[in-house]
Amino acid sequence: MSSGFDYDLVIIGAGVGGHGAALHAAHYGLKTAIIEAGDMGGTCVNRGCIPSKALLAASGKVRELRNAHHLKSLGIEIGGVSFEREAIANHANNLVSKIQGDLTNSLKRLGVDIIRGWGKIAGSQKVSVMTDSGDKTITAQNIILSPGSVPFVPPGIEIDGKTVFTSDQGVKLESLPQWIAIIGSGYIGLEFSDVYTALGCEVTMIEALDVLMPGFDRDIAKLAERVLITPRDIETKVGIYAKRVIPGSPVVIELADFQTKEDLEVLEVDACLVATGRIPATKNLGLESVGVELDKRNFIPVNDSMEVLSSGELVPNLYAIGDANGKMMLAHAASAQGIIAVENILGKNKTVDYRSIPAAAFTHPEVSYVGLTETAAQELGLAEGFEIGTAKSYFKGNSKALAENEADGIAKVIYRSDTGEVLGVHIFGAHASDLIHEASAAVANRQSVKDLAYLVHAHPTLSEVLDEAYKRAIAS
Ligand SMILES: Cc1cc2nc3c(=O)[nH]c(=O)nc-3n(C[C@H](O)[C@H](O)[C@H](O)COP(=O)(O)OP(=O)(O)OC[C@H]3O[C@@H](n4cnc5c(N)ncnc54)[C@H](O)[C@@H]3O)c2cc1C
Ligand SMILES: NC(=O)c1ccc[n+]([C@@H]2O[C@H](COP(=O)([O-])OP(=O)(O)OC[C@H]3O[C@@H](n4cnc5c(N)ncnc54)[C@H](O)[C@@H]3O)[C@@H](O)[C@H]2O)c1
Repeated sequence: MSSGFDYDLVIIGAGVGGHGAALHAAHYGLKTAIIEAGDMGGTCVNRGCIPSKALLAASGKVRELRNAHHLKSLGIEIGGVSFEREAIANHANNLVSKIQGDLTNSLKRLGVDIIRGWGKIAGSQKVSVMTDSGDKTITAQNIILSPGSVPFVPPGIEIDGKTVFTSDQGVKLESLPQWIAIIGSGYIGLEFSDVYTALGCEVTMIEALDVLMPGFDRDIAKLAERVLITPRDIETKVGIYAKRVIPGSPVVIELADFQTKEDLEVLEVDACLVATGRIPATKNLGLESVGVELDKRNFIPVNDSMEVLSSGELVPNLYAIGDANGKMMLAHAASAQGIIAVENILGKNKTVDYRSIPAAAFTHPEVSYVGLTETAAQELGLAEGFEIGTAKSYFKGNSKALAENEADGIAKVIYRSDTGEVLGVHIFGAHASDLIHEASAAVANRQSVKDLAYLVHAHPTLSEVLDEAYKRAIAS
């Protein structure tokens, strides 16, 4: 594509964002290099999506097979179910190695140069890399930054990696503490509480805000709490934060009221998982050499074309994708942003449609959503002058869910009352992470419940839950 540069494109960070961008660029014939200082595949492959889903898969089976009541209702009786912690941990570790290898090979196959070392911007269209064999500078027509994120550890919490740890260590499942405190009831807190309770640990979940799962739609969070938290060995402390956490045996946790900051009680537990969000890994990237300042939360400012901004102005030939720009901290969002960045490099004007990107928590059962929550849709309606409608349908009215005896679940559709356009869909129930994609396509195409209600779904399938919700929307 370009001449006079070492590469058409240099990407800093080989997580899923950088990988997605590199594959797309190589496919279009761009001479591409990717720089990685740590593990190929970044957070998702090594410390995130992949190992956590392997743990959820194995522990989910244990939960299912130990649920004698559920099995009996299907006419099945089995003897005792046992598992080996180490073997489950190995399943996760082996999957990480396999996917890391596949990802690296996919880059090599397409001719992407992999450079190991710390990459930094060294001025316009220039990158320096600190490698084991010394520093080198390379030039590139375009640069994409994809340095990702790291766990956020609130002040007062000390991590030793053994008794007090983040998901970075948690995914290794090096122990199964009898009693574990989990700080945070977001994605990581929920998924790990699912793993730990399935494997017989007692959990105390501590959430600073005044509700559990504050990021989820309220109707969904309420039902999820009734199924995922209340009947399990989980004690909850809401509106409370961990002021101090001291590792050791026992782990000492000083709790305080989040509003008043008044000291409440001291817990002594066997271990503590800190799942209080993630922060961008944007230090020491050389951004000052091109006049870029991070925003207040240390994210790299970008527009919807993934172009980096400096005081609101475009910085030529520089893009930032993935967790580091803070738009949507999800693996598939990172790679989608990588593809959009490359499309713009290729001169096609494209932007990311965040509203149609789905998300899921892989608990048993799962939670998923796409688009706006009811509260956000109401706010948009007020600002733009339209009313919103909501329609709900329940897994307990779905034949397939009843056949499986998996009837805990709900689908909720939020739409514009005037046009019927779908603004958001939220699902809690079996296979919610797969069911959401039909809704995601509807949001992407700005479809109306007035049309969606006439699509024919196979019977009996769980996807009829959405069919029913769309039909209820036009009936109301
Ligand atoms: C426990 C857990 C479970 C998760 N589960 C899911 C899930 O199920 N689904 C989902 O969608 N998302 C999930 N996520 C989120 C997902 O992992 C992230 O959104 C995703 O990894 C972001 O990708 P990225 O490419 O932006 O950054 P990262 O994956 O963090 O990759 C960035 C890479 O850049 C490298 N790097 C940084 N700076 C430099 C530099 N200067 N030079 C060279 N290399 C550098 C880092 O070493 C790293 O390898 C999970 C996260 C966690 C922690
Ligand atoms: N299935 C998935 O897609 C998946 C799974 C895991 C992680 N992730 C990604 O990783 C990111 C990080 O996950 P996470 O669960 O750590 O963050 P999160 O933002 O989802 O949840 C963090 C929770 O911790 C609470 N909190 C923060 N500080 C606290 C304190 N001092 N005391 C008590 N509670 C406190 C917050 O109120 C919030 O509810 C997510 O935003 C998500 O993007 C995605």
